[in-house]
Amino acid sequence: MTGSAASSASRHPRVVIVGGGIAGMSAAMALAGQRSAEDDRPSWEIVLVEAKSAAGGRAGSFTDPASHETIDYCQHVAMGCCTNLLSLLREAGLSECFTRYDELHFYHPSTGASLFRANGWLPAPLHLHSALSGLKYLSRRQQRRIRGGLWRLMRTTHAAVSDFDAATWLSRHGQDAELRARFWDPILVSALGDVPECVSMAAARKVIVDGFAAARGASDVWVPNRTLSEVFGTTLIQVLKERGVRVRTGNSVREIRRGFAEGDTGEASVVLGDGETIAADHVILATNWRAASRLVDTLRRQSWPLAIARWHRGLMETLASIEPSPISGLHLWFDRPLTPHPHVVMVGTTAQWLFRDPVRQGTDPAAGHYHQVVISGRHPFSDAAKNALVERVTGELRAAFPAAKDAVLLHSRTVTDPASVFRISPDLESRRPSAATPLSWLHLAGDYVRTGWPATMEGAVISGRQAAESILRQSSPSSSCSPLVLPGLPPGRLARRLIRECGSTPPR
Ligand SMILES: Cc1cc2nc3c(=O)[nH]c(=O)nc-3n(C[C@H](O)[C@H](O)[C@H](O)COP(=O)(O)OP(=O)(O)OC[C@H]3O[C@@H](n4cnc5c(N)ncnc54)[C@H](O)[C@@H]3O)c2cc1C
Repeated sequence: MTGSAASSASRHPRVVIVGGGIAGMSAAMALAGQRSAEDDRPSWEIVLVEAKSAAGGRAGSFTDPASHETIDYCQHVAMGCCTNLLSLLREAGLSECFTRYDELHFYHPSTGASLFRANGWLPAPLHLHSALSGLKYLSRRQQRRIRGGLWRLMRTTHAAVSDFDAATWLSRHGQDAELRARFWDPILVSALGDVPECVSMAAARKVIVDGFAAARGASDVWVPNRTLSEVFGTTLIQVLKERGVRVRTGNSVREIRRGFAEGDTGEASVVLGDGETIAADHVILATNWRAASRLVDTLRRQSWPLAIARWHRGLMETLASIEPSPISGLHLWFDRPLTPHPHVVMVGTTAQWLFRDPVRQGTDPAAGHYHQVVISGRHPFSDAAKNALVERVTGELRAAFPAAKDAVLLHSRTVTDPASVFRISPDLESRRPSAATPLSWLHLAGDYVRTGWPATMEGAVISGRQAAESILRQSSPSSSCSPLVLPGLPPGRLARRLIRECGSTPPR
């Protein structure tokens, strides 16, 4: 417990969480679940401060002015290997808000549709053998070479690939441009938000090993069947309020304060835009990396010990060096449904994923049939006018699906967030900051924190739980608290023998 917290025996220590994205809400949920042994009351007084009028952060929605429908900025999907996100949803009673799919439909212009489905009885990683054979646009020879690349990857440790970008490693292991375009790039670009030239092979290995190879069910796709604003912005926030968390939306934090002279026991506080100050024993900074950089810069640094000043400088440099990657969501209303499949992975096209409306599911056909196309990273149409991109993609959809041939596009909206995710380069991977900081009262959360995950909802949930763990460690250093971060799915016996470091804790 901090000095100020210890001195105030009459109240529970206060935690202010800055940022109401998934990371901030995950931290709040983890701490709200802690009860005092003495009176069984919540151990912490928690205030969650969010700048926008609704929580959820990047996992949010907007109202389309033309259709008046609530639409997610961009379709989000999770995978079966996202154990922390799925447990958060379970704990909050929100599991029903996601639908699980154990098969994927792929489309390639050369052969049309293919089904990717893991074998129902073979153990991991052999369960993927037949799934790969199902991809008709890969010749037998290509499938053999991809299996060879997958085998090399499974037999290589995290450390052995961590200095490589994914493109270099793949080309050194026989994965040529055609194999990349038909197999590796579609998976890696949508999971990591950028092309293999720009992302670390360690992150790519994590996607392939944890997301596909290590355990049955890891590659299941979980798609929200409610809008993200309903799942996170309304329902999860309501659960937090019921657990005693005070939620302050529409309040931007402009400064974080605390005296830093050695031995200083002064309170920390956050200062809101209107000057209001909220005192805290612990502050969790749970914003994206750019807002974190601005707020970390507001810390008053006089009289800091050298080690802390050095940490601060390093953190500021790391945050400034994080490069953003864009993701575009093309929201398309057609006069008919384009495909019977709930979602299709599109290979060899500008479109990367097509989703049929998972929320309304065509309940109001008069409004048109909503579809969303997702494109991660930069692409040849990145700098073109929005309608050129829409034209290109609708042309691809008409060519891909028989039902779409004569479909009329009624309305469209393109939303691109240029900083959707961070670029997980080999250089960044080793420098990502940890949740605990040398300032005992300050903790970091957010998908950019060192979780071993790329920028994902899972990474955000883990980072929030890490920040909560960091507080618990500070408050009772002698007692060992049970870990809040869950391990990944337990790998099968064969996977543990075949995959190096399978089931070991991800690097922190
Ligand atoms: C287009 C797009 C598609 C994506 N697709 C997927 C996907 O399919 N699957 C997946 O797992 N992930 C996906 N992601 C990534 C995922 O959304 C993020 O990794 C995750 O939501 C990050 O959560 P966070 O809490 O770390 O950060 P954020 O969501 O950025 O939350 C930070 C919060 O802090 C608030 N804030 C900032 N400054 C202040 C301040 N000064 N005071 C108070 N509050 C402040 C912000 O308003 C925001 O609400 C996608 C992201 C985007 C943008």
